Amino acid sequence: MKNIFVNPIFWEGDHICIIDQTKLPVELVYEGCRDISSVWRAVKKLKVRGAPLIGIAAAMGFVLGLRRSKVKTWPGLLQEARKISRYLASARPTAVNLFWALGRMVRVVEAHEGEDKKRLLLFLKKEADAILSEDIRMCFQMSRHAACLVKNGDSLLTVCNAGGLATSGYGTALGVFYRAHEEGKSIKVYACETRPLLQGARLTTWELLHNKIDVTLICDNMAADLMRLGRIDAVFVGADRIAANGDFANKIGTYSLAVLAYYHKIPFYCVAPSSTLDLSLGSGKEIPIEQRDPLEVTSFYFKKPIAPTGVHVFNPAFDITPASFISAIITEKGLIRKPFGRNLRRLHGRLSQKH
Ligand SMILES: CSC[C@@H](O)[C@@H](O)C(=O)COP(=O)(O)O
Repeated sequence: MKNIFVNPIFWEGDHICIIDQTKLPVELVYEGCRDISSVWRAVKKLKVRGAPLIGIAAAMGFVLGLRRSKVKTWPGLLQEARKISRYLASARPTAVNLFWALGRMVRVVEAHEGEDKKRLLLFLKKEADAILSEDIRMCFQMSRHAACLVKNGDSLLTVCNAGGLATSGYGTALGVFYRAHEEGKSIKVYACETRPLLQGARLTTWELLHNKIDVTLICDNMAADLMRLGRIDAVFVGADRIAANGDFANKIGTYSLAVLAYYHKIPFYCVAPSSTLDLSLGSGKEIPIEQRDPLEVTSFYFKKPIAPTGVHVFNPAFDITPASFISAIITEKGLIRKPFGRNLRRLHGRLSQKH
């Protein structure tokens, strides 16, 4: 774990401590979440963000919510658990990790019929801790499976932030870069700034710089030219939800990178843990896409207005990359190639009933 340099979420006594990612890279500010509504707000406002981290935060928030509840006995606790789950699930619609983690928490309550509240809370805390530690393990496993895809001297492109800040501390796509670096490979990373909320410019470059990885920031519209110039060897991105046929949702702009990579014959990889799989959905068309505040587009990071008042705005937070553009999907179980439908089912089939 030598590359985990920052811990994006942890328990501090009876509350949750998070890094407020909206303040990075200007300030590294930790914020305490003492109740469920502060966890909901942190997820909604992207203080805590990235699919795996959203799931972890929801599981921890669930513990806070049930602990604070006045209900003391079963089956009231089960009803309360379902209410808490619905509330936290309403924060963001796309990353399936949120629903996956909340589903696990509710199942713990269901499995302990008649249990007293104190003991139930111990089981729930244990489940939330397990969700966190499983994510650490899965990120390491993914980085090992993807190691063969990165060569010494490669220039790699990524979008948004699929790093330690988006997970339990190591990352999915950025985990692959950390692993290559640990293996002594010399790599160069290009980070797309990722308009409108600039997760690439603010978070990915911050993380990579701290980990001494050679990183160059580009505006989103520069990726095509870099590819034309032959300066990108592979593209690695994370995911918010992967459907059964391999189509996946990720930060808006991912699809354009996939099309560009396909045109330029550059390998394009999606790195995500099984908590991001939603095998109940046949294709990417069924993935709900979050639409966000127009102000994110009409201003530069909520500060300077950059568009006339009243202009129509289209602001989806994610897009769908069709499976046909993907060279491989990497999960903790290994490298998955086409046909994704069959191969995802073979490796992860049991998951379809779990979400
Ligand atoms: C390992 S994180 C994978 C994805 O969640 C990430 O690429 C992404 O799109 C995050 O979007 P965000 O809106 O910042 O939560």
